Amino acid sequence: MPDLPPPIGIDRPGSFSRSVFHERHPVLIANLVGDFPYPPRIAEALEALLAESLAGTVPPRTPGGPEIHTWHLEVAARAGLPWDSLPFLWAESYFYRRLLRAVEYHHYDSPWCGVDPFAPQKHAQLDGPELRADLDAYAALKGADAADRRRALLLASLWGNQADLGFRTNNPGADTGVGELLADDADALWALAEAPGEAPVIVVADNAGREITADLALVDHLLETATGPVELHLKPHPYFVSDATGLDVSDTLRALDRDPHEEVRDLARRLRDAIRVGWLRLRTHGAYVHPTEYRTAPADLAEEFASAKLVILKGDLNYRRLVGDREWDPATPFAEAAGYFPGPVAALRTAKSDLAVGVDPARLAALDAEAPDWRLTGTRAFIQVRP
Ligand SMILES: O=P(O)(O)OC[C@H]1O[C@](O)(CO)[C@@H](O)[C@@H]1O
Repeated sequence: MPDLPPPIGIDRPGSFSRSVFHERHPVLIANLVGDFPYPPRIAEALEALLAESLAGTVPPRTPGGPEIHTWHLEVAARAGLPWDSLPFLWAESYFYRRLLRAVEYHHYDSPWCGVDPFAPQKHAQLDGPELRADLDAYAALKGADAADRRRALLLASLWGNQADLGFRTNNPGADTGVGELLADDADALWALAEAPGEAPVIVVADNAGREITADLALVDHLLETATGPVELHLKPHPYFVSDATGLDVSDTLRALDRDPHEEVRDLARRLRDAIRVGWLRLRTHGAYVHPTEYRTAPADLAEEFASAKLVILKGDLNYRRLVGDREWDPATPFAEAAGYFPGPVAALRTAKSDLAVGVDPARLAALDAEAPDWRLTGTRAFIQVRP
């Protein structure tokens, strides 16, 4: 493996990654305890997890749940370390594993088994005015010029990533307008996605709510134009607040069914039909909730990536996994940072963490001067492709 920059940590005072633990997570835990009438044992477990993650060490016991062997190894390698010394990506992923443990998500003998702790927040977005406006805009695309429509669907999926609920936990007023595109490899993306051949296009989803709705509209377009099937890869269980699971897709399709616009109801019908005939495949893999980068993806998932026509990775967390959640020089070409990926790959990401690669050096200097927090606000986005 080539020399890689060091992982982004959570130890630096004033850093964004540290603020996720020290500012965002306390709000997140308070929201959970407010959203559900959890009994004392669950509320206490959540508070204890929060306290441990702010000032404690990693206990030796592996938190139960699926993929236990992977987690045995991961935890054994970090047991006894202060949370502060952990890499950001590992620490966040472990935090959500522990959170699911605290709310007894995988306990078959608990009435809280299978209760998505983030469902109230996800459902609020499905019923919210912003999604309403998104669907009005979708319906208004009817009759648009084909190239304009395709561009609009791609941008909606890209900027839909701004709407992630973790990002909004302590940033509820985040600007939801469209911002600046710092890289635009859209032509390369379409050339790969629409190339002849029966290999699938894989879309690795990110968040439920507005983002998965826009992703489903993009998937519908791919189903229309691609010459092979489309796979939508989802999380196997709740994760990072709003990450989309199979249940979220089903909830979203139901929400689309209720829409006043015929175009939107037709979208839901086409997607269901495509799932039924196997043209659209919903898929998941345990690796999507591992605390690791795609560089070390399990062989079976790497093979799936390798045999796809194109893998489209949505969102900031997938981006962190793709290029590595590391202290990259932002001028590093995307093709270099993602060069190891087993097949053609595209990232659609709004910037919501310190990581950046593939930024034009001249623009970078200006950005750092005019908007020093540009990496964190979700107002700058990337469409980056490595063929
Ligand atoms: O939903 P996305 O785009 O993957 O982003 C998740 C974001 O939430 C955070 O994990 C913070 O909670 C960021 O680090 C990350 O960028």
